[in-house]
Amino acid sequence: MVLKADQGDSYLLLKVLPHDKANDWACKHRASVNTATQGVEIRNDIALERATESLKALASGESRRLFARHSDKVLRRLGIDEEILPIIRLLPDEAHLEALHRVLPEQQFDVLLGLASGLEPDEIDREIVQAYARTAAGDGDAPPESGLVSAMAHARGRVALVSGPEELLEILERPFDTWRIFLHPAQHRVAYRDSYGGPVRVTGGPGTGKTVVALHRAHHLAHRLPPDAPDGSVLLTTYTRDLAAELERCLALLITDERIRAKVRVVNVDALANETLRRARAGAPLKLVVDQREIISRWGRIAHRLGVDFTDVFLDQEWRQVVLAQAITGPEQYLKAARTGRGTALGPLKRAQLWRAVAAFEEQLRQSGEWTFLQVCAQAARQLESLESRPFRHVVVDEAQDLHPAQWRFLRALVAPGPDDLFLAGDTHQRIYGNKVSLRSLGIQVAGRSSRLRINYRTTHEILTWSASLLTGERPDDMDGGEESLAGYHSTLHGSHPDVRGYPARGEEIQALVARISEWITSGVSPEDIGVAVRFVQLGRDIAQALEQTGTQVCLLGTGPLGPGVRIGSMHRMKGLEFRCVAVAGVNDGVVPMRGALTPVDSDLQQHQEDLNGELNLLFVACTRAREVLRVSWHGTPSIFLKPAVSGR
Ligand SMILES: Nc1ncnc2c1ncn2[C@@H]1O[C@H](COP(=O)(O)OP(=O)(O)OP(=O)(O)O)[C@@H](O)[C@H]1O
Repeated sequence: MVLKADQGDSYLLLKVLPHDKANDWACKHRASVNTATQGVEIRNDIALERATESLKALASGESRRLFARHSDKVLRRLGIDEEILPIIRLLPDEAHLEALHRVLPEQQFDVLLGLASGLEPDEIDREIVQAYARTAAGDGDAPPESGLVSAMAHARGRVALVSGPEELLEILERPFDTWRIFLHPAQHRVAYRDSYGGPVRVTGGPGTGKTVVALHRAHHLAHRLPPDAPDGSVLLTTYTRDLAAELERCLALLITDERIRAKVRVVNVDALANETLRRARAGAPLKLVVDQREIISRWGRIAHRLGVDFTDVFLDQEWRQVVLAQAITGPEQYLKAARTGRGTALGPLKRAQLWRAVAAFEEQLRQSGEWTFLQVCAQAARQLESLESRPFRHVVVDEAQDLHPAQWRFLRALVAPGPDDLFLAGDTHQRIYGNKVSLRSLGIQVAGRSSRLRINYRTTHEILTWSASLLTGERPDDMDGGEESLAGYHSTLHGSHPDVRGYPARGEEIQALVARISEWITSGVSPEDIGVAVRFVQLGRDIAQALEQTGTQVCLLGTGPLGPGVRIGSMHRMKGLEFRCVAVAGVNDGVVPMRGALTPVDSDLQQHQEDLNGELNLLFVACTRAREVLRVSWHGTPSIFLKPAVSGR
């Protein structure tokens, strides 16, 4: 479907449909210009008329009105036009508004949904109306001209402007993935703002497009580099190697100009820190201790040898969360250190005892020439701080919520403080490694440069509402002294409710899951579009074996390059990924939360609570990977986290 302006020679690609359906669509739809944003809107007059009739019938027996507290004046200012106003005045609740999703003009629907989700008109104006208006005005500073021709010329997002048949063909031939990196105006505003005065933070619930925005920001920063800037001047980084590989793949889809693409280096934080330190040591490889079980058993041996009164896990946590987090290097510094977030108070004697264990642990590593990842980051940061110049001009970070202060110090040291130095995307509802930070204490000031994305593009309303209902605990921090919230977070997609069910025994759960997966495949879902998340890798292996026995190909995440087949992995491995169908299996009592991952209550109550939050976030992350279908199962007794969801069924 192509829209032709009433004057001039502009055409706008609206929709691609088979011939007869396209004719039918064209008869029912009409284009107009939004009064507040000057953007193109498409409306279906016949459907609007029908909706009005049924709403009138409903309204006569219903006294509730969804938008009663907002005056016509306010609604008009936000772009609700004279045809839509009387219709939405009849709406009793959000469910009825959502039912009009496909009928109302898109920009007006976004505004109304924002109001219904509890956002204030000024917030809507700033976050939705202005974002659409900027898009309609184009990238220049000129005020928007009104009229359909101008609106079409600047249309972006779900519509694309083409100047001729070749361009149209090129768009249609792009792979589906390319469409996954298109931006909503609210995202565009954040990603393509010409310049920021300093570090920027973008937050938002799962699936709100933070990764997409980070990719576009990297593109923008690379594009505006001076011509003499060396390749790799922009760093795009994240927590793990797998996620970095995914960013690299998407970046290649987004930036097709090889010269600009070469300006962006994509690598995960730990690998870059390792490389930095190695370079400083003339290339000598670092001997790394990566196995957490090995680290814990070393603490246990030290505690035993020195006769100190702390558990191995407590010592390790204290070392990571107090000593390494604050870059403490001596006993005097440790004696005075704030231990925010640690539940057990430690007097001077206890601290002296604990420091003896820390000193012995660090000495042992030194003597054997070994490093942990966090030590590598800390040392790499010190190394960079001693240099005059910094290796990058801009640093863009995805999954920022999981980074440890030592990693933040390293990132801070990679780029000189100044405009557009750091761009951070993350969501503390998805924090799964227990690394809490205060950005400002690390010299990263994001105040006044933060924005929150609220529309979920991945998951259906049903999956999102169910998953969010699991988060019953306190609100997480926002990494900057405040609290994070999911207010206004919503999805306009609809689908089936999550399938949540228990089985008497493990074998039966696996059998039923295998049957369900083969139904998904038979119905046309490709195996690579199916993800199975488990808390214990062994359950994943058993599910893989059962699937293979029925002839279904599987691919275990984290075991090398991705091959074909159903993706099976730990909940940790699910981070940042998405699938059409997701099964979260083995959500049993004692497994989710995993008993061994919880600090005992009598050892440290606060830490126990933090560990519980981390486990809950993990389940939330796994569930919110689903685009269309979510299935959650357990055997025996369900996880305590499922209690509200199971009893509410
Ligand atoms: N404006 C948009 N229009 C359509 N789809 C979009 C838009 N923005 C993002 N998406 C799609 O939504 C999905 C989620 O995006 P993305 O992975 O960037 O979200 P996220 O906020 O980083 O998620 P998470 O925190 O859960 O990893 C992707 O499939 C992405 O392509």
